[in-house]
Amino acid sequence: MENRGSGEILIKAEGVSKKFCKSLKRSLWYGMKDIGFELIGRDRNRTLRKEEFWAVKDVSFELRRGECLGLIGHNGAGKSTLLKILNGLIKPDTGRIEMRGKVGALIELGAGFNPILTGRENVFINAAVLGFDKKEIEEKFDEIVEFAELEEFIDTPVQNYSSGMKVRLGFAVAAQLEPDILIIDEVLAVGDIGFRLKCLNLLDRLIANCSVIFVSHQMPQVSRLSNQLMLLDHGKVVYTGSNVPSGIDQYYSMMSTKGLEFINTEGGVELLQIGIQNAQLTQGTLSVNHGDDLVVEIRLKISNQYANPKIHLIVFDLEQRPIGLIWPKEDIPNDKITRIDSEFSEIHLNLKTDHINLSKGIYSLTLSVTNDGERVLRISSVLTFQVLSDRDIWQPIEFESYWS
Ligand SMILES: Nc1ncnc2c1ncn2[C@@H]1O[C@H](COP(=O)(O)OP(=O)(O)OP(=O)(O)O)[C@@H](O)[C@H]1O
Repeated sequence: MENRGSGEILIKAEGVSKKFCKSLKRSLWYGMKDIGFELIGRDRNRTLRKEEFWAVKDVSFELRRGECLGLIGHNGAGKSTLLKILNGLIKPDTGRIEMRGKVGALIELGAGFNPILTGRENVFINAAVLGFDKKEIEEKFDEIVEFAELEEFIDTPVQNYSSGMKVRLGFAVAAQLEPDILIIDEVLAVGDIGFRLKCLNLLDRLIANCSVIFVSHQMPQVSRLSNQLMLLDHGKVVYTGSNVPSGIDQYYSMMSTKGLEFINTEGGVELLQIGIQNAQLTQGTLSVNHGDDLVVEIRLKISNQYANPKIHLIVFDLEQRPIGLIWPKEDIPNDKITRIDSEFSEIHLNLKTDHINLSKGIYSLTLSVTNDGERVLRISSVLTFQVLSDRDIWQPIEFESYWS
């Protein structure tokens, strides 16, 4: 067993499972049967019936005070369902959950607010639901409003708030009351950058004294906040433990097989070949070492009417964020263009980038060809490659740096 410090255990989940049904009609019928079974003292049906599937299957974990569990996985993996079970919004079909202390949760954005009541009224109601008494709420009220930066709007009905304003208020209530357990679902993705930074700083402070479960698709945020990680795949736990980088690695390699491909061409240009000249194959993926040169070989058939072609590559990270551009300043050398016939020529060249300083991870390249500034070909995710490095860094670029 790994040593995980002496913080008391605040959350204990054992063999938690939840199934859903794909058909609404059947699910209503099964629901009625389950209630009937419960009324006569029989267990719920624990096997899958027609059109049912496990949204969460056999999840067990413990979380101590001072620990933050990052919960990750693809869309539909079961993360939100698990959070709802932990928060008591959904009853599991099997398993047991023990939670100790006050629980703050921000799961469905703004779902906890009554739209016709003002922000002020909602703060009092929400905090009371979380288990705080009137005096505790009054003491914290100003801090909550200040954190949410909603001083001017606190007496406005919540139905007139923007979605960002609802998130601010929800997060402020859930976090400022310093609960023992804090459950948050992707909330940081909604706020603006200023609010996100504020939340991250607050979470840094809170984690020392509570247990946090945090769902996110943003791996830099997960690696910054979490000291425990759980990776779900179709409801099942694929990784759980304190080696956060290793869990994130597994998540990335699961995602790398689900590449996107989108081709947009105006005609007149055809990609004949593309590859990374200096890559090796690692478990079926093209790999280069961090700091190596990247040499991309490109062969195109292009109409002679495009007299001034330019080629560039855009580098995307696994979450499809554009993070870099490979775009040589010089024109394509004439000796790389061979005339095939009166209509077409072939361009065959290597595009070399010195010492790529991308950090460890999976990246993809989008090819773009323009003529006189107008795009004539774009192929998304034309190549996917992996950068190998010993250093676990999630920021996409590692600048070369030295003591001087
Ligand atoms: N009330 C429901 N009835 C039927 N199916 C449901 C219900 N809620 C969720 N599901 C299904 O359960 C599975 C898990 O959904 P869940 O929302 O937990 O995924 P998630 O990991 O949070 O995904 P995302 O990253 O997209 O938020 C999905 O297939 C979803 O369609």
